[in-house]
Amino acid sequence: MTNLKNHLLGRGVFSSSHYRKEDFLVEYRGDIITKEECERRRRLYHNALEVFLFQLLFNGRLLWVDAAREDGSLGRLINDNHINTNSKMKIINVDRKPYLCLFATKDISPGQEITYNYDVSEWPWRNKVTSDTEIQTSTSLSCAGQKTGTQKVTSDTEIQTSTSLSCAGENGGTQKVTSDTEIQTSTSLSCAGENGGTQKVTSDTGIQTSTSFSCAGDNTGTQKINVTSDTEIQTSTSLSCAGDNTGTQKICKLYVISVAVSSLDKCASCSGPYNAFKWVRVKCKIILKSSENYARRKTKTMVS
Ligand SMILES: C[S@@+](CC[C@H](N)C(=O)[O-])C[C@H]1O[C@@H](n2cnc3c(N)ncnc32)[C@H](O)[C@@H]1O
Repeated sequence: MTNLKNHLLGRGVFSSSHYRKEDFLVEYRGDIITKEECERRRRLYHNALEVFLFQLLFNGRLLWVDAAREDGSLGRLINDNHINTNSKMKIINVDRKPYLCLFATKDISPGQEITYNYDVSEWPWRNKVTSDTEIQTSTSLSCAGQKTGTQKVTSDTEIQTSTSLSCAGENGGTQKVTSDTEIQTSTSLSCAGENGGTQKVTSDTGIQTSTSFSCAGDNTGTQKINVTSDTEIQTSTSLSCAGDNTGTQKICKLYVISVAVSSLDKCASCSGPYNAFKWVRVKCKIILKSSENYARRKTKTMVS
């Protein structure tokens, strides 16, 4: 087996001979540590090293194999593949100690990359682009004589936003943004003189809602709603009511794009590692907007 470099995945391990299904391939070598020690190391480690902490359940006990140290072994360099993999990690009990060993799940030819399924579905590289059916935003608005609009933004991924606007003679509006994921924002808008209004609301659940709204003389209204939550979704919607006060309906297909960014820098004062950031962006064909930034930690787990 050899270790080669790939510009997307970093290093990887490639077979240099034939392996048959169920052959032993390589050991995932590292220190066997307890939860307390794992937590201590996590605090010390740079985020990029967390992936090397392999969690396993052995004889009813949670343990970790820490392969963060560059020790020249190949097991720690094998990349994840959750779709089409050719090997599987198993816990082998030798003298009542666990050993993580990789076995071929199919015949492997020379030159093929060895991969296995890391098992947790949220590794950042797995969801760089998710399907366009994940979020659907449906918007309807009708501005009748008195310029009243109602808007509903509904997504199939846990966020429901219901907004009602009314632009009466004095161009005042009321807006409610309600979600079923702990987000409740109640705001009111008023568009005086030039019929323009801008609003920013920060809720005590760490969510920021920024709304800008303008009602021009010709009854054209533009509304933008950015809902930033720790549930990865940002919604940006624009509505327009033409001169004849007719409502416009738009169905936006949004694409969730997330990228994990881990800094190689250390803190200047304590030399400790920084948290990795995960950037989440929502993009739609009609509107491009929004970004969210949060850190997330995951480990891979095996059960013996
Ligand atoms: C256990 S290491 C594997 C060896 C790693 N490629 C290296 O160069 O050290 C896991 C890291 O490899 C990368 N990786 C593994 N599988 C990947 C995949 N399918 N796509 C992109 N990156 C992957 C990620 O950066 C991950 O944090």
